[in-house]
Parts: sequence; C-alpha cells; structure tokens
Amino acid sequence: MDIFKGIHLKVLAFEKMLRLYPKWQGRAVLIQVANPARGRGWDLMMMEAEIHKLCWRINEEFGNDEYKPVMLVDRPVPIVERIAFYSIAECVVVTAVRDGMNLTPYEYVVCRQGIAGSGPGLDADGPRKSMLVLSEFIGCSPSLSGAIRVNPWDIESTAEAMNEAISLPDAEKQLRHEKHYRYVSTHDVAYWSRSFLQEMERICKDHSKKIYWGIGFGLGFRVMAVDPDFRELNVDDVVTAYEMAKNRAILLDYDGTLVPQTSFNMTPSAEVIRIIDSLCADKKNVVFIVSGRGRASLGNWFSPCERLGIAAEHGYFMRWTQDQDWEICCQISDFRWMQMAEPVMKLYTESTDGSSIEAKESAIVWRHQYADPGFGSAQAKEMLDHLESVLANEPVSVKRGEFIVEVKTQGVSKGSVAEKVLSSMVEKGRPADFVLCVGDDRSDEDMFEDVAGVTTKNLVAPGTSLFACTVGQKPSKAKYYLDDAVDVIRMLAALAEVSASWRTTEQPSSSAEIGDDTSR
Ligand SMILES: O=P(O)(O)OC[C@H]1O[C@H](O[C@H]2O[C@H](CO)[C@@H](O)[C@H](O)[C@H]2O)[C@H](O)[C@@H](O)[C@@H]1O
Repeated sequence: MDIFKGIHLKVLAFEKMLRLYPKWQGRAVLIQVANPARGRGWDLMMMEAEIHKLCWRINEEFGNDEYKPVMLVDRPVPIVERIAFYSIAECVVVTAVRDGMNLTPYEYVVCRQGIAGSGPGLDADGPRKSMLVLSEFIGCSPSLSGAIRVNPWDIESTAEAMNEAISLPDAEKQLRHEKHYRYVSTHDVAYWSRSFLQEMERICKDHSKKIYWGIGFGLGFRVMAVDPDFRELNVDDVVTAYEMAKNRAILLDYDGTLVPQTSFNMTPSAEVIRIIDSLCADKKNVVFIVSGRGRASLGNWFSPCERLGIAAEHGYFMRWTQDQDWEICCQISDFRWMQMAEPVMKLYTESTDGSSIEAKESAIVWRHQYADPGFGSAQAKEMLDHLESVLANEPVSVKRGEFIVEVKTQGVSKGSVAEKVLSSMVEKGRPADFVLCVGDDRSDEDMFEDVAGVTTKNLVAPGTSLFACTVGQKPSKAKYYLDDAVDVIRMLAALAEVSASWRTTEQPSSSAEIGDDTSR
C-alpha cells in the first residue's frame, strides 16, 4: 500500500463495472491484496481510510450474506497465499499511477502457467489463460503486449477494460496468455544478466584505446570517453595549412558556432559579418553557412556577405552566392506530414511552459530552451518517441538538437551539403586541398562524418588538410574541438587576416578562379 499504487482508482473502476454491467453483480470478486505500507503519513492514512470506505460502500450496495464483491486483504500475505490468489485469478489489474517495473503481472502469468499436472484451480494439462489490465504508467506495461493498457485516472475506461478482460472468449484469453508466458519465460534473470554483460562488453570494447576526461561540476559531473586522437584544434596548424592551400572549403554551422547558444540576441555581430565577408572575398575560398535555420533570416542577416554560400534548413535550401537563386535539394512537395506533427507538438507546448513551435518551410521544430531544463528535456524525449510512432510511415526524420526536437524531410542533412560543395569544386577543376568544417550540434555530426570520408570518395585533392571541429569538448565524429564560439571567431579572424594580407600583395585573379565562376 502506498499513495502511488492507485488502489482507490481500481476500486472505483470495479464499482463502475458492476454498475455498467450488472451481469457481474453476484459473480465478479475483486481481491485487493494491499501489503501494509512501509511508512506512515497523513496522506497515506487518508488514502487508506478512503479505500476502506469505498470497499464498504460497494459491499453494502452490491453484496449480500453469500457475496462480498470486494475483499481487501490488508495484512502481510505469505508467498504461498499470493501464489494461490494468482493461480485462481481470471485477471490481474494493476492501476499504479507511478511505478518502476511492478513484478505482479509477471508473477501472475507464471502462476497461471503452473506446473503440468499440479495446477491448483487449473485444468492440469488443459490450455492456460491469463488476462492483464495494466496501467500505462508502470515499467512492465510495454513488455506485455497481450495486456489491455489503461490510464488508471480514467475510471470509465478502466471499468470497460476490466469487463473486456473477463468477458473475452477463452480462445483469446489463451492466445494472450501464450504471448505473456513466452515473454516472461524467455526474459528471465539469465537473459537480463547475459544482455547486460553483452552491452558492457560492446561499450568497453575499445576501452583501453580511449582516453577519459571528467567534465562538469557537482551533479553535472560526468566522465567522457573520447578517441585518443581527439584534441584541441591548434589554430597555428590551421593557419599554416590555410596559407599553403590553393582551394579552400569552409563550412560553418551557425547557432552555437558563430553565436553562443546562450546569447539572447541570435543575430550575428558586426565582427562576425566582417570576418565572414573577408573570408568570402578571398578568391581561393568557398565559404558556406550550413544551418538548420530558415533561409529568410540567414539571407537577411548575411546580406552584407555577397559571395557567401548558404545552406538553410539543414541543406533543404542552398544558395551559392547572393545573386543566385535558392536551389531545393530534393523534389519533395508533399508536406502533409506537418499536419500530423503539429498537433503532437501543440499538445506538448500546452503542457510545457516556456516551449514553442517554429514552423519552417521544410521542417517543424519544438523548442524548449526557456522551459524548466529537467522537465523540458524529459518532455522532448517523450515527444521524440511519440512523433516517431505517429510519423513512422512518413518520409521524415525526427531528431533532437540543442533544446529542440525537429521533424525534417528524410535525406536532408548537413552531410550532403558538404558533399555537394566539395563535388562542385571537383567539377570546376578546383578540388579543395583545405577543408574546415565547424559545428556544435548533433546535426553537425552528419557533416563531420561525411567530411571524414571525402578523401576515399575523391572529393578533395590528394593530401588535403581536413579540419573537422566540434565546439565544446564532447564525444564527436570530429577529430578536433574548440571550447566555444569565442575560440571559433578567434580562429576565423586569424584566417581572415591571412587572406587580407595576401589581398594587399596579390596580382589580379585569373578568371579560372572558382570565385569568378558564377555558374556553380
Ligand atoms: O544548425 P544551427 O545553425 O545550429 O541551427 C539549429 C537550430 O537553430 C535555431 O534554434 C536554436 O535557437 C533557438 C532560439 O533562437 C533556440 O530556442 C533553440 O534551442 C536553438 O537550438 C532554430 O530555431 C532551429 O530551427 C534550428 O534548427
């Protein structure tokens, strides 16, 4: 007995069932085993009193000398007695409003299976039957696919489920039991310990090759395993490679990379605009902003940088220079899935103060940056599962990012932007011999992964200097990290300076240079 077991809800649902389906009056009995509570408290005492009152009320109204509809067993129950109850029960009902696993349904199923030739109350060798009505809020509920799942706060639905459980034809009760028993008997302690060990082995496979860092403070402290090659980007090395390169590709994420994720004003600073514009002015450079943001705001913010390429909405839209049109990456015009995703997001927005929805042209985003951190990320996790099941047959992918859950068109990724930019340079006969790719978010990992494979795909010149760099020290597919956006800007400023010093001394550029070719 505790306040989360939802016993009062079960008793109320049973009462409702007797009222809705009078055929069960005189026939159905609810045996409520309530082991005495471990603690005491005013709320628990109130709960116990309420349960006793409810049981009394039902027994008064529907019972008689020979029939007591509710039997409340509120004393310690030895295991043998519990097994006896389980073995004869047509159905087990668990209506806890919060619980970890709750082993009762598993124990019940095993007891209903019994041992051939010794089943108390069961036809010794006949078919077995078991029925479960389970709260959707308990850990074991998803694993028992034959169970009828209920929201225990919904008394009427729980009453309907109880009636259904005991009314179903025997053949269906058998089928459901077979499902239950198959699961319980194959997922035993040996199974769990085996899979736990396998998982440990998988995770620790490269244990000795990794290096371990402790990051964060207090409750935020965690140990991180990273590749031994993962190291801080040395700006001098980047500058040297930049100076030596003939054709450079620079791919930059926006949020968290050029502007700190914590900034209230997310527009680029005058300094960022000046640096980016100066990098674009170098004819050896192809510079792209590769962002999840929409094309309107990126185009507007970077309007001073005429030669800047922009890949907006993770590359759904691409524009090579300001005077060119936006290209759409894939010929998908069916966005009906947005009408399925939006109501789900609205549901979570209503219950999560500080969250909001951002509808873009090819994607829809749920943002929880200003919600309570713990609650916001718990809601985001739940919403991700919810959206994945609702949109399972749609041509979309559902991803998490920095304080966001995003649904976007399948096949659109920052990785394909990197490939497009580099293959365009190859087509123009100017394959990149310097690639710098910086980002902070999960969506940037696609870009890092692709950039790591460009040499084998012949998308860059032999011996190319590749710098894939994540912002913040965290496990990443990038080989390098910089601590924050400030360090990124500092590095880009150093590169812009190199370009500026060359511009003051260089000869007029030849028309073969990639920067002069507007037909890209
Ligand atoms: O690819 P990025 O440049 O990193 O852009 C990713 C997302 O950026 C925007 O969201 C971010 O800013 C919001 C406030 O301006 C903030 O609420 C959110 O938590 C950040 O992730 C943009 O709104 C998204 O559409 C982009 O996907």
